[in-house]
Amino acid sequence: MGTVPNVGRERPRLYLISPPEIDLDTFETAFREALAGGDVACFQLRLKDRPATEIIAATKRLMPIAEQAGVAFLLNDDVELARELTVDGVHVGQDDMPYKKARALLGPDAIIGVTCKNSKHLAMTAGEAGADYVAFGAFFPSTTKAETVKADPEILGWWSETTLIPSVAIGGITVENAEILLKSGADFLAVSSGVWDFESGPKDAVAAFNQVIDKVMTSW
Ligand SMILES: Cc1ncc(COP(=O)(O)OP(=O)(O)O)c(N)n1
Ligand SMILES: Cc1ncsc1CCOP(=O)(O)O
Ligand SMILES: [Mg+2]
Repeated sequence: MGTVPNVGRERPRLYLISPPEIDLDTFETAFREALAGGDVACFQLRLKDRPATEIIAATKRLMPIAEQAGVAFLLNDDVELARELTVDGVHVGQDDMPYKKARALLGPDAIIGVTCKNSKHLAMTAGEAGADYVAFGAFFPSTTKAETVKADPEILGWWSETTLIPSVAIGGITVENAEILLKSGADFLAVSSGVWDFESGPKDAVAAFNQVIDKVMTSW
């Protein structure tokens, strides 16, 4: 099993998701700024419906930056490409390659996370199969992904009492609405537009998310 950098339910951490389309030069700058803003555990390259050549070019440019900052680099959807590019891990949804097949292809050390929407059953299945994290969402309306299932923060509390496998909360998360998810038991906040579209830039966004995390931690 891969090691998600938050096992043991310590301080919740940020998990950055790329926009679905990027200009690589512009995004490289934004990515460097975000990583300069504070603690980030993971980055997922989520380029939707883009040619493999573009995903390969982005991985080759961005993965060394993530590595330098100690941030795990995951690919969305494409397990074969993840293997070819030797990234740290992959995120698979319910319509993507099944977890077990992904694990067989990537081996024991890869981080593999699974979308579980708002389903306790999907989470139990993924957890029992060996997923390194389960992702619940969308907790809030998202401008990044059109079709989502509405998730209830209660599922994060249930999961944290049921198992030690980390949970990732996703979907429309902003500095303003993150607190409820942290208080409910999220181990990671997966955020796209809440960072890249933050008014004063991605560096300030990452700093602000970390402040919210610290505030919730000190009030526990
Ligand atoms: C961390 C994380 N959680 C959920 C998703 C959504 O995955 P999926 O349901 O396969 O949808 P797409 O992202 O592929 O559109 C994710 N990517 N990352
Ligand atoms: C990939 C994904 N899965 C559920 S919502 C979502 C999009 C996350 O992006 P944002 O943080 O901008 O809502
Ligand atoms: Mg997917």
